Amino acid sequence: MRLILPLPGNEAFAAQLAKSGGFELGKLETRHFPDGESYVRLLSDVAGRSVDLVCSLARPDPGFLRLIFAADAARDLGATEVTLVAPYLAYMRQDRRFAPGEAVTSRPFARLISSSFDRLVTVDPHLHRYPSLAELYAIPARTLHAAPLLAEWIAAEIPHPLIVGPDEESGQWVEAVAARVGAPSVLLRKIRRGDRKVEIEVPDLAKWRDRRPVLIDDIASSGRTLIEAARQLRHQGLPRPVCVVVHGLFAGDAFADLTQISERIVSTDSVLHTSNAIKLAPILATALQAFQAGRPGSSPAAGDRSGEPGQGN
Ligand SMILES: O=P(O)(O)OC[C@H]1O[C@@H](O)[C@H](O)[C@@H]1O
Repeated sequence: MRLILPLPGNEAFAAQLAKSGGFELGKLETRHFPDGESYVRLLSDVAGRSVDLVCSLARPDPGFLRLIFAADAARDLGATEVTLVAPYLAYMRQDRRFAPGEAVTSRPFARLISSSFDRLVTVDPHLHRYPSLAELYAIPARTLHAAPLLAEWIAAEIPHPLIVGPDEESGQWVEAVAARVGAPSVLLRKIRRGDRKVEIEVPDLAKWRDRRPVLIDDIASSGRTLIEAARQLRHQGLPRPVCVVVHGLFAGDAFADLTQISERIVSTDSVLHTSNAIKLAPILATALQAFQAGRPGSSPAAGDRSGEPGQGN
């Protein structure tokens, strides 16, 4: 039976994952020494086991070393395979050098993960200039997609929706969701001027004024993309939008500011947040069960896609 080991902050998600998949839930201990260095101890026996370390990688820097140490300890103590289950995968947006001298952080981050784990499983990584995780990661990387779950939630909760993408790159989710919900869709156009500054152009939406706009995006970070899109929809006389995101990072005042202009905001539980309404554990459990049964899937075949917006978008 697989052993699920949560890194701090991922305990509830890991418990759901273990329950969904019928896996054993283990424990590890971490703390800091007085000098600030990390201490990691595996409290479950990993020898001869397939071990899944569960760690959402939102705001990864403070906890990253203990994750690498935990993976190393699992291998050292005889685990047959060590998988990283990261519902949110970090450092995907700095995928090119936008200004001279910048570190293209997606690459060294992928190298570090690849050297510590045997496999990676994640949900909707921000693939923009990389066509698939196989371009970046040297280990088998399985990508799962949340669009069917977003569609299920919208179909159950929002009558008469208009599915809206805030930029062209969100088109993949928008099309997949609109087709499943059986609703019309529209894509707006975004120009990013800075980390917290975006402009959104909107076509004439007068004919959709009787529908509830549902804004869909992969990531909400500063929230500016969704806030600006919502503002433009309101200018056009549409009702307050519902915002549905895969990864709700909601930096600083993003959530409070977006709340001012939205009817409702929901996210998947890839990043722990009060907006979590869509559970990912069942699809991740199915992916882990497939590994166990020797049907691992591969990252390109699992549907990795290009065309999503980058950090610069
Ligand atoms: O506008 P914020 O919330 O900062 O950033 C999120 C946006 O930036 C893009 O990379 C994402 O795909 C999303 O559209």
